[in-house]
Amino acid sequence: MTDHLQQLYPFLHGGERSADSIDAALLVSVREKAGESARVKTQFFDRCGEGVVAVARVLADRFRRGGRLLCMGNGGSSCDAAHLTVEFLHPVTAGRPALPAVDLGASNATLTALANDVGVEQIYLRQVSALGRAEDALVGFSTSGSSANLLAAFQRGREMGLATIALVGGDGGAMAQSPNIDRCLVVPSDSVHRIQETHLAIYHILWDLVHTLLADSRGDLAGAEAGR
Ligand SMILES: O=C(CO)[C@@H](O)[C@H](O)[C@H](O)[C@H](O)COP(=O)(O)O
Repeated sequence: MTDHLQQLYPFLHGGERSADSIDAALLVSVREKAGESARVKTQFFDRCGEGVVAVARVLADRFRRGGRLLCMGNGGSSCDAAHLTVEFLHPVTAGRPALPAVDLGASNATLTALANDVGVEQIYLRQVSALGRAEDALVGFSTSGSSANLLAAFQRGREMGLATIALVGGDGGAMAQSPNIDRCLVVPSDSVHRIQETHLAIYHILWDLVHTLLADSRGDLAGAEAGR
């Protein structure tokens, strides 16, 4: 086994390497990773639950104003953007209305044309410019918090009056410091996978909170955009 593989899979190095012993080691790894996934989520929601409520209020307020949700991300995070979009467009819970959401990563033709002609930094900025309306909310997912194409789109969205929300990881990267982002939820982990798993839990919960707020007969959304 090469040094590189030994580093990646230490439990396969040395000692007995029967199929059973490898499975036993893999099982330990399964439990360690599942435990870490649960710990990261618990830590995030303990520290940042109020931030999730605040984001839900912003989104509910934007929907009430007739706004839409525009979603974006790169790689695995583009799948999260697509998933969040479908949650709102096609609610799985009976009695909950569909709400308008747009996945800015959905069109291969649009993305490849923009990347090819003007550069990958502009694939979301250009779409926000063309599609965005002041009453909309722009949500971006980034594990590093520093993807240039999202930062550029947030800046444009902010200039146009959209509410801007980032779900990020690690130390929050540039997005945690950006004046163009109204709300930044930072998952405290350096693992791309653990961050994405927590993002999924966050937006499932956000979806639920938004519908709860919209169903609130009092319509009490006072302070919906506190912090702006
Ligand atoms: O994490 C995965 C797959 O899970 C990758 O595809 C990852 O999303 C890509 O490397 C992205 O380009 C990373 O961008 P970001 O999350 O730092 O904004």
